[in-house]
Amino acid sequence: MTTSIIGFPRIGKNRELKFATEKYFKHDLSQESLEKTAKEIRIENWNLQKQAEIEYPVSNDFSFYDQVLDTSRFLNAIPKRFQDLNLNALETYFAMARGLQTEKIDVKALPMKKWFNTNYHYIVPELSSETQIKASTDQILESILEARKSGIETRPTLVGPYTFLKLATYTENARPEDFIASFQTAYKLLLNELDKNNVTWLQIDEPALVLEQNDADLELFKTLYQEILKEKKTTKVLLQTYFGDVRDAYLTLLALDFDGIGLDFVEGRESLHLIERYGFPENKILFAGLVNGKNIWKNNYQKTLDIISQWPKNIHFVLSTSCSLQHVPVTITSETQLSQDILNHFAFATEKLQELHELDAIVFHGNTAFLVENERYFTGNRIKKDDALAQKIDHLTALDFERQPSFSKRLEIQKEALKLPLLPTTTIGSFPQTKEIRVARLAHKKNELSDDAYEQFLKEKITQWIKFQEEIGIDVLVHGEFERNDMVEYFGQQLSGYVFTQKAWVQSYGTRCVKPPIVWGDIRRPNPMTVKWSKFAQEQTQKVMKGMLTGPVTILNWSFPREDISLKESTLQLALAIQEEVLDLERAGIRIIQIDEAALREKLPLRKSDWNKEYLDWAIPAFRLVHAKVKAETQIHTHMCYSEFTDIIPAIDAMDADVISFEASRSDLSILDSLKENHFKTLVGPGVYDIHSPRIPSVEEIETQIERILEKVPVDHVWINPDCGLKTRASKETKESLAHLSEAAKTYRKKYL
Ligand SMILES: CN1c2c(nc(N)[nH]c2=O)NC[C@@H]1CNc1ccc(C(=O)N[C@@H](CCC(=O)N[C@@H](CCC(=O)N[C@@H](CCC(=O)O)C(=O)O)C(=O)O)C(=O)O)cc1
Ligand SMILES: N[C@@H](CCS)C(=O)O
Ligand SMILES: [Zn+2]
Repeated sequence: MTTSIIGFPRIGKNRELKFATEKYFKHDLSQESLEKTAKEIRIENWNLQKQAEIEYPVSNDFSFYDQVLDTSRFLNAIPKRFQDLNLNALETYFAMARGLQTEKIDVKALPMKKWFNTNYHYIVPELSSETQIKASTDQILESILEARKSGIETRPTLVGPYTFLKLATYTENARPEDFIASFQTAYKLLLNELDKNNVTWLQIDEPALVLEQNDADLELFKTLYQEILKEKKTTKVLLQTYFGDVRDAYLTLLALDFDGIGLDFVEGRESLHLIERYGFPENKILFAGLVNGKNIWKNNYQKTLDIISQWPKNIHFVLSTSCSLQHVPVTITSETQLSQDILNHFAFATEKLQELHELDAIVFHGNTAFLVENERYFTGNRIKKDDALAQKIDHLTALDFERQPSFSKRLEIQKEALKLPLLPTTTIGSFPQTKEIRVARLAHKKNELSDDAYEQFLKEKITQWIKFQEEIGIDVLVHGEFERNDMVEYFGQQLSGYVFTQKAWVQSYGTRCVKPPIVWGDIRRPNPMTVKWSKFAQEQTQKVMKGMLTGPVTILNWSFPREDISLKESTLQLALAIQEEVLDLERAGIRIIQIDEAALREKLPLRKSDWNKEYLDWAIPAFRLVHAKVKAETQIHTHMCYSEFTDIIPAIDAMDADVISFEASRSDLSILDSLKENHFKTLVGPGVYDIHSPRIPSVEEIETQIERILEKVPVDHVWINPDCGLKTRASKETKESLAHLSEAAKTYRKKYL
């Protein structure tokens, strides 16, 4: 074996899985047909890997929703309230992912969180004293046998026990230690079954090892694996890590009886150093993550060879990707609108298989032709540098990052200017992106709907939803973001320096995908991007209309960034572009402007010691730069979702926004204590219901959430809003939910009069 990957996108080349699953959710497709689509995708993926001469394509990397949820199912870590529904296995699985509300059933989804430093979201496992861990190996074995029927021998993968225990939430006094023995038994049983089925390799993913590890963490890891590995007979075990280096755990890993260890040489800055310093045992195989699994730029073969050349000579290694390829689109061959000159610089998942094949030829067979060909893309100037922009950034001073007057003075001025009631209600920006809207946008894109007709259509939607917000008494209105395909791609398409794709979809969570735009060069804003729509919307109402922008950190984090300049540099370019937009909105009469930084935490280094110098020290100022020049009476909102925020609360306060809305309801408002402890100054809307589930919250349920918020946050600091935008929801459930939200806020408001 000389080449390998960690996982392949499972959405299908044309998002076949998304469309089939969503039809199944609507009862328009049978479970059998859904499974047929899934099987076709798996076979296609294995064939692609086989064509690239990967000896062991990966199996069990396919998932109907999420790989962590699959591991919960493997371990039978299914909370009792879901087991009690007495649904079939797939229905139970989807109930855990999405919640379920019928005439007789009403159960909330499990929380969803960001998967390490990616824009992928996993379903948080829940372990309680009632959880009966018991391995269910059927799904893993079935996929191995399915591949065998096509003549393909695969390497199954699953999330490891250590990462699972680290990501889980614990209820009813359960603790990680309570599950050590049962997890050992489960993974041993799996090893045993694989052995009986003559499987050569098992890949166990332990990305949690790239986080900071203390002695107790390492002890837990060791205890788990010393026992599991006792079950090893002929099936070999690859311990796979990614998203960073394992500097704290390296020696522990070497001392255990793994046959292969997967290290990340792209994001793992210390990986090379670890190997140089401590060596790598001759009796193990190094699965070397050299091809970037997260970005779409071609691999620079010479740089890869330079890394390899620094390893001790006796290392037995396999060329691999830095992480699963689920984080990049399937193939560049679907791109019909980008010039070949541009596409030549990219490698999506399928092309990365080819890169591994070529690297194999260079490294193991001395084929230099591929090396020469590859060098062409890394010599000369790919783009013309914007010197004026570079100078503008160089000349920024501390004053450019400091809004005046101070927060407390602004608060008073804004109270007077906006005259909002206590516990003001608002939403996060988007309203349902219905089939009707998507079809109209597609027709416009294909020139089947004229500019005028499309604009008229969008204006009608905006007007209808303004009327609805007024009817139910929302205080600060939004226009609904109907003109946007996505909160990042929309901006990428209007900024110079970006290129964008047609079909380069990447899974974000469940059936939802994103098409990250690509930063190709220096970024400028040629024209206003949102002003026309916000101005139109404000003209339709006497109430305050909130302008809606995406912030620079989030735009960059949800784009494929350049690798030839720093993230900081691209973010500052974006910050200047968004600053121009903010000031144009203000000039157009928009009095509240929300600048979403949903992804602020995403690129926070996974190791806490790197947080400030490598990220927060420039990410927070970049946000401040965007709004520093607005008038005191203009209220700046921001919004964040799907991350763990409790540990960066002071940094969030330092963004110096006037109001922030958080995703907090699905994670049970756990953020509130941290707000209180840190004397959080920014006004806050912690999100009173979860928008990622189709269930409609009752008025009483929302009142309970408000009650809980008011126990921890002063009433005049609280905003009432859903926890994220409503684009993924249907219109009917959105309207009912918002009516309940408004009613609950009014009830509470009265209590304080
Ligand atoms: C807030 N979130 C976002 C994240 N990242 C982003 N880049 N954007 C986000 O909003 N990360 C964290 C969270 C959670 N994530 C998501 C991610 C994605 C969605 C979502 O609803 N995605 C849509 C696709 C959105 C889009 O780009 N739509 C386009 C294209 C629509 C389309 O598929 N058209 C079809 C034809 C029409 C049809 O038949 O329906 C086609 O082109 O073939 C658009 O609207 O124009 C998804 O469907 O997955 C939500 C939350
Ligand atoms: N304004 C965006 C934020 C999502 S994180 C929306 O409402 O969809
Ligand atoms: Zn959000």
